[in-house]
Amino acid sequence: MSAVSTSATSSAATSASGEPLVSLRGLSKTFDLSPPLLNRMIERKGKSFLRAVDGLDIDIPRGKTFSLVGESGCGKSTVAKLVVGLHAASGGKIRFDGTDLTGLHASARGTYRQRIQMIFQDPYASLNPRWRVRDIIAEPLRSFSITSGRAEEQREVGRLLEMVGLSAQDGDKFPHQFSGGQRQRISIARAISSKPDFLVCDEPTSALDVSVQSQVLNLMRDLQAELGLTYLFISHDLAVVDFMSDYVGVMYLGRLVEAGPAQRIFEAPEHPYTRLLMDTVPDITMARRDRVAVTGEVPNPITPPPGCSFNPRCPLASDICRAQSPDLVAREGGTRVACHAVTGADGSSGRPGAAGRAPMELARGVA
Ligand SMILES: Nc1ncnc2c1ncn2[C@@H]1O[C@H](COP(=O)(O)OP(=O)(O)OP(=O)(O)O)[C@@H](O)[C@H]1O
Repeated sequence: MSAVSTSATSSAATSASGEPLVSLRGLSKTFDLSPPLLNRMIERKGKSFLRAVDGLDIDIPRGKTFSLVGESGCGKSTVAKLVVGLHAASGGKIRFDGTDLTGLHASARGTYRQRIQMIFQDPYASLNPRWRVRDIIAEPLRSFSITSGRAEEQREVGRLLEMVGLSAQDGDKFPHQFSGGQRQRISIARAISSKPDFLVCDEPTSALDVSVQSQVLNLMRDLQAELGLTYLFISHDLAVVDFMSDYVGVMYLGRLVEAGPAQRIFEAPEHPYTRLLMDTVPDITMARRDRVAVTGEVPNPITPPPGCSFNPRCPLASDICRAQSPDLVAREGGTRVACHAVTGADGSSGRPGAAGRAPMELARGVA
């Protein structure tokens, strides 16, 4: 397990107390996929487990956006659900504003439920179709006793609708009377109604048309600046991540392979997987580099390969990569990278620091 902190993020922006708002340490989630005991006895099979998240270390400074990227199934949504308490962690800690949430009894989590809110991918599924928009937004106001009395509640709902670019009168309507982008605005109004500090945004724009995506992303950035919000942003769309992020963590099969300041990662990615991912995006600062498509399949997470999980697809893989899982190692520019070839643990002299480096030649026939 790689337990080296990706504290590229922690030095940059912290509160007056010097602490990042959110710190994940060794966060892990294993799903037990075993069939019932009787079936296992009949089929003479053992238990089977899927390690969806494996020892994740992340710091998210206040008022900043940390994005998790990676291919489908790498564990991004599981991290989101762990952070908001929809999954219980199998190991590790989630510290929020100095408190370890994993050690808290459910009854003591109330305050944190108010301070940590989630925006889901699908605005169609996340809004109750039978409720008027005003009741959808008022519900957190009531449950967290944020407003007192009906008149104040209605004023607050109107104010929130206007903040997200809708009108107070839209509160009378039902969700089906709105477009996808407008529904996501309603989801955002509901999410900020409890006056949270931290929003976990799981693919918030991927169900929207491209033209609408940028409007919603701009709204999220404006609200972040206005309300001082901190975001954990989950996306597989690198162009969106490039637009939104202060920090990026690249995940592969439940682990971080590279993390650090977004600008650095987009301009000079070091891990072969990050570089392959970047090559799939036409317009991100990578135009000058040779392009190599991400090919090959992500291995079955129930039976991951020994050593580095990326080794079967990696053009730089050597013996050590097939035997030993790499730890995250600090690199120039505040990033951390888990790759034997980059850090030189494979017996090579390692790759030079990203700055001023010539484009890395990657084998074109990535298996
Ligand atoms: N409740 C669950 N029970 C069993 N396995 C699960 C569960 N939730 C997720 N998984 C598995 O955990 C792994 C990580 O899934 P997760 O949804 O977190 O990935 P992701 O990166 O968010 O992918 P996507 O972008 O497709 O949502 C996958 O192999 C998935 O099948």
